[in-house]
Amino acid sequence: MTVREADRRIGAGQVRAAGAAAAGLLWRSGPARLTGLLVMTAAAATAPIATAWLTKLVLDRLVSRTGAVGGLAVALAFAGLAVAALPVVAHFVRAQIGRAASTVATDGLFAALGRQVGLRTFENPAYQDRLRLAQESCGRMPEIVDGVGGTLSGTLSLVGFLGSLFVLSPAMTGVVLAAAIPALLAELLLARRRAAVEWRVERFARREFFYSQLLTGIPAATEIRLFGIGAFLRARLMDERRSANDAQRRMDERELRTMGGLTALSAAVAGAGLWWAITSARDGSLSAGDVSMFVAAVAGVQAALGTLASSIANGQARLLSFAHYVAVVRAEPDLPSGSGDAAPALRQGLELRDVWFRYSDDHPWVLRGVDLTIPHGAAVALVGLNGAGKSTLVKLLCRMYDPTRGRILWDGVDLRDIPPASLRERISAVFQDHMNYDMTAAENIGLGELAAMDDRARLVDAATRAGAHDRIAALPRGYDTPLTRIFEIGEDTSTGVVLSGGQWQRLALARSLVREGRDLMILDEPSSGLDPEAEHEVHARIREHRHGRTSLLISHRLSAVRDADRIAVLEDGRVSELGTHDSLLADGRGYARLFRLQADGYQAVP
Ligand SMILES: Nc1ncnc2c1ncn2[C@@H]1O[C@H](COP(=O)(O)OP(=O)(O)OP(=O)(O)O)[C@@H](O)[C@H]1O
Repeated sequence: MTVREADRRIGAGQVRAAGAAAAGLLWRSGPARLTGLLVMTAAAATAPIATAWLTKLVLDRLVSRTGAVGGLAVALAFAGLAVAALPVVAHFVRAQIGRAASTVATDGLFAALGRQVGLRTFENPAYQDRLRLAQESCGRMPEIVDGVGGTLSGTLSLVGFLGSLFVLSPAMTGVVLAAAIPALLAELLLARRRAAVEWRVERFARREFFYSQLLTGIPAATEIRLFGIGAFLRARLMDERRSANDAQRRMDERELRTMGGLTALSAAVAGAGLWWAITSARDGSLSAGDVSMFVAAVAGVQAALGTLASSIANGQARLLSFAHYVAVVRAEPDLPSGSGDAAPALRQGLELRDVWFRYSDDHPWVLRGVDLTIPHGAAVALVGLNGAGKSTLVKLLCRMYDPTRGRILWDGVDLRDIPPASLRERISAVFQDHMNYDMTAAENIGLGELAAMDDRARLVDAATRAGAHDRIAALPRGYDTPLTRIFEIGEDTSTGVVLSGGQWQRLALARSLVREGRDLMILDEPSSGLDPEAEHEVHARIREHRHGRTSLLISHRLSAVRDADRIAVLEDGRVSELGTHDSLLADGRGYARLFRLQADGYQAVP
């Protein structure tokens, strides 16, 4: 079995745990309402039994013309009222409980997501499938409530009507039960299969979602039109949809066959029972009231069994889905949270010692024994060809992953011993694949330091240092301009503004600069989308900012790294060259070759 298949399996123990977790969650989201619902459900389930008995008594008294029927008629009217009214009120309360439980579950899910402090688990496709099912489960809490209510009401009706039937004919009770038990077992089996199909279909659904996002989203719209790939993507989307449909159709066919046979069996049992009751009444061994009771009891038992079977089956199917929720909520953090103290202020520096890394056991090695020191107060640059592992190394420094082998030391302390949140508190970064948030300009900067979100002066200062202030100030609502055309922000219904790639990059830089006083500044390709003038200007500012601070700059533009205190070249997963710009040029190896290549490129321009 591959690791992924193991990740995907849901065992009986997990379903039991899911049942307990669902019960706890329902209780927590409103104990009084839940108790009220259970009481109402029990009353609604017993009312039809009372009605059947009262009808029998009334009929017997009417036929034999003995005894008063006035009181019975009033009782019948109340039972009828209960039969009609209770389900309506219960439906209302059930919806309230369902919504409250969904809210608690959703909150729990996102809190659990926050505990996955690294990226390894998060990037696992099985985890992503599970996450989507878990999210869906949050919205389907009302169905679990229905399952609980249906099981309780089905059980009570079944016991009540079976008892009534038993009084009239123990033999018929046995026959009805014998016909019903296979139906119950079949429903349970089908529920398991349905859940398995749902799980399998999830992979298709996620891929379909991916294609639909591409086709309906703005980011891919230009390429889709230029390359004319809309029909190609639509065909892929439809393939996924068809695969999901096929799996679901096969399941529906199986259900149809099973349930068709079981319905015929139920009808045959009911018909035989009716024939027996009517002939017995003609012989005088049953009264007219008994026949009415018998008919009500057989119908009641079959209806109760139907309710019970489908409630248990649906409840079980929902629990199987809910098991994914429980698995996500209880998943261990993917990184040990570090038994040590919070990261101390950096005094000596960071040291990578024989660091090896691969994204998973199935992936090739990206880093193969990196040794590198980033001394406190030094500006270090990292260069290398595409795919050399520079961004990977950055993610290790931020502890998005732990090294597969080797250690990264923060003033001599292994990063594994430092709680990730406290480590990240000490780092500021511009990532190569930075985010563009569909929020206002001010929020796009303030997200770098929540404490500064309402401090306009700090935001303006960061934007100025990143060379973004003039552009933001010229926006229709300045820093409060929404940088999105996807949705309205707050009360603002005006259309937002779309920035260019380079302008977004400056905002990402401002977001990292607003994070003042951090011990380590990481700049991963902070200027790749800028025009030459802006690039020159931004690098001059970065140089100024890096002076005397510990920083790591990654750039393919070698002129931008030339004044770093030390430059490391990453090649074949190791640091192949290390020195200052001048010493590396003097060495005449890879760095010197690349630098001359770039410089010649510029000089070749007439
Ligand atoms: N999340 C991931 N899962 C699996 N492999 C990955 C992941 N991210 C990167 N890789 C692989 O790791 C290798 C190094 O990628 P990385 O992004 O670190 O290179 P880089 O030196 O930053 O490249 P570039 O100069 O193009 O930005 C690549 O082969 C890439 O395919």
